[in-house]
Amino acid sequence: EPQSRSTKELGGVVRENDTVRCSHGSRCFGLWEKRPGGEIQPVKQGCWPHVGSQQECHSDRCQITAPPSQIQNGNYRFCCCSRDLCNTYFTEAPHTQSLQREETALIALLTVAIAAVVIIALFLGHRMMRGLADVGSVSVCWQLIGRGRYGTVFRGCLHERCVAVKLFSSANRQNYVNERSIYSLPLLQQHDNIAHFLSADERKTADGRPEFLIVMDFYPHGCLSRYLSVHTVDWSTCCRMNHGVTRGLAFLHTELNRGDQYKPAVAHRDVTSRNILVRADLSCVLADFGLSMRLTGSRPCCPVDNDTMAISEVGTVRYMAPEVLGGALNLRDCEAALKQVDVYALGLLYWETFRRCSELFPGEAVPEYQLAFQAELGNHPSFEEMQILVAREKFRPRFPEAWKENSLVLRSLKETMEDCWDQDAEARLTAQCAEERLCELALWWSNKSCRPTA
Ligand SMILES: Nc1ncnc2c1ncn2[C@@H]1O[C@H](COP(=O)(O)OP(=O)(O)OP(=O)(O)O)[C@@H](O)[C@H]1O
Repeated sequence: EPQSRSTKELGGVVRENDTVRCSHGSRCFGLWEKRPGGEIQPVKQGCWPHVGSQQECHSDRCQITAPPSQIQNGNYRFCCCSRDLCNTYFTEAPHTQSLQREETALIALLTVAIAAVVIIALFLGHRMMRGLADVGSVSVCWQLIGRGRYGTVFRGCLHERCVAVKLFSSANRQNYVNERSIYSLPLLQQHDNIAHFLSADERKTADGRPEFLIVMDFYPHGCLSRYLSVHTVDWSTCCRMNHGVTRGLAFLHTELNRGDQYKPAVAHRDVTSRNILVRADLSCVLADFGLSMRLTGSRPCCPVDNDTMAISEVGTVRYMAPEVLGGALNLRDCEAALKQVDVYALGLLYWETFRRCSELFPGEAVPEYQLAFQAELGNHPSFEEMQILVAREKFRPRFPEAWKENSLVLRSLKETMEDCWDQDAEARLTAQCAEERLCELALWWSNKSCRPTA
């Protein structure tokens, strides 16, 4: 073997005892074959000039470092080394193969784990982004427009359309869940006097806490109390505003079956002039369903003792009906009782609105806007104060002097309010009846011969 010219070219000088002296820069190598019977035979031994490529060949022993090539069925072993006659035998790292297998398994496992982490991260990222995507690019131009007890409302843009985004913190999650579930009831969004809901979503704040969003139409005049505090209204607008709210409430209170769609009767439970929103054309919608409750269907209100408080004592103290303040809500007929509570607040809402009606104060200045009971109890009445005034003393907002006149329209208007806020809950109008009354009042004005104060 070593005598061949090519061997010399491999970088060695052949000696008489058939060994080869490898010239400077080359090393010894050996190649063995494993026969089918398991016996190992040398195939070739000599000088290896390719030092510095894959094989470094610096070791004293001819150790097989690379795994046997699978191309030759793993039958060949190659090694190189740098001491005299070191390639006579070879040594094989005992665990090369099993290590190799373990490494492969570990790498595969790591790859799967990393892939899983990436997929989960992408999924969560997608969900978070969907919050903003459904809510679209609402984040672009947020502007704070109001704060309530349960959420903060911003104005944003969604596909170049102005929207309102109500943001709930995790502490108010239940309020968000409730509001979303009411807005999602069948048929609700088809009604002209219910605020138009666009979408709802959850996302994480920068510090990882969850927060919840409800996106709805933006109502340029904001809530009714804000509008009335800066504007007076004429009779027909006033009737239209109140008629719209009443129509919305009557619809909410009604159980409906249309085709395969079922809408349960729902009590609003927080009817206030801050929860009515005003459109650009001054028509009104009912909003803020965070405290609302289904009264019929598969999950109607059905109080057990522990729930009694939760069912009765909710809402805004100023607008609480006497039976709520006095703890005497009739829970035996929960459906009727909660509707009556809504109608009581509706009466107060009429009083606040018609007090700003210019035609009801002919020849005199329209009084400043006031919330119900503001004159008596100021801006932040307590539960106890309201209890004494409304439940015990049976006090109701006073009608202005200008309404003393006994015109048919004024009488009917005052009667409507009184019939809504009657101390006896069962004697109150239903929202449907109140809607009819408002309709009649509006018609009187369209019949020009009959002015409200005439
Ligand atoms: N869709 C909307 N368009 C325009 N303004 C809105 C909209 N929704 C709410 N607002 C404004 O944001 C304010 C805060 O609303 P939010 O519903 O959070 O609380 P609130 O109704 O005022 O009080 P609470 O939640 O205690 O009843 C409202 O008073 C209203 O002026």
